[in-house]
Amino acid sequence: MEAVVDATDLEKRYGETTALAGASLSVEAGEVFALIGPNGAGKTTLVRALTGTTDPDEGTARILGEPPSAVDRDLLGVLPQEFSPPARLSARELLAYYAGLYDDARDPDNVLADVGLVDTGETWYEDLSGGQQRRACVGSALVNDPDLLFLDEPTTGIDPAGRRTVWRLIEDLADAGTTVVLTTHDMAEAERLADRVGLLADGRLVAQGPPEALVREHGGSSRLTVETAADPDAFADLEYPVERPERGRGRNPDNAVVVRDIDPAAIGAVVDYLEARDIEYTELSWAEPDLEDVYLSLADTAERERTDRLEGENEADDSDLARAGETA
Ligand SMILES: Nc1ncnc2c1ncn2[C@@H]1O[C@H](COP(=O)(O)OP(=O)(O)OP(=O)(O)O)[C@@H](O)[C@H]1O
Repeated sequence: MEAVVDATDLEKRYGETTALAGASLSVEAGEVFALIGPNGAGKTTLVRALTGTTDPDEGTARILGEPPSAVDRDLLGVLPQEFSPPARLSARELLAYYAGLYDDARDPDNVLADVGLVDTGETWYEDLSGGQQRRACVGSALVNDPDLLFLDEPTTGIDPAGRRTVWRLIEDLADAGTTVVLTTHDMAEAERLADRVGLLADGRLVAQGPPEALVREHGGSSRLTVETAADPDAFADLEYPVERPERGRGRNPDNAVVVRDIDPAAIGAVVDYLEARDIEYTELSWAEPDLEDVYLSLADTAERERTDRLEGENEADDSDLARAGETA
């Protein structure tokens, strides 16, 4: 069966900026696929190329078996990252307005309930809070009960309870067979919702897979973080690998020593070790690796590779200039 979303080697440049540098992905019917990646990685550009709102310079994209611009809009729901609906419509009128654009739409009141806006249904869009506005926008992408739904940062600005409302909504849609492609900076959101996650860095999908597989492959080992000013050498006799993370890297506090590969049952032995040697510490916390570790590790690697590549290009330019100078 043909994939619902199928993109091969998409490239997109804006002047000197390369937004997509050969992105390929395939999403099956009923899957929830989450795109994660740093600011400027190309997530929105990829969504735009897949929904037909921008044309790639190279590569091909097909959704629901058609080129994006040829797809029946009744089958497609799109929530762009930036979306400014008419401000002087109430939330209910707004959903009714968008529902009116389709031959066969859902009852706007049901959509209003789905996104948790029944109590504010009569409030003008411009008077809704930022999070309520975002919920109304999510609702507007659902009015046609789409087969394929693109959500570009659906929960940005929505409070934790509202975020869970939107998550449950996406889960229900996926259970009913809707294919969902979303972008997010919220790793808990990606981990909870996505069947597969794609990490985009520098215009390329550098890793794709189910969250648990990505965590196994790239998440590293469990860690016990000891908040202490002590030198890692003070931990030399401990039977586990110990490191002091570079400041500002990863998710560790500034003054911390991290004990790797340690089972929670062994934490007591570490406490005994610290106390026996009078090593002062303020806090101990143990964590298994999760998607945030995958993100930090892969995005960091991609950023280093990008810096190396740019330095390589600059050196090549400099030597070209030097050669040109010699022959002039
Ligand atoms: N219309 C445009 N004109 C010029 N440059 C653009 C345009 N759209 C995107 N870009 C550039 O392309 C790159 C990728 O942008 P994009 O919005 O796709 O990133 P993103 O991963 O969605 O980022 P964010 O997480 O911040 O939303 C960025 O460097 C951006 O400045």
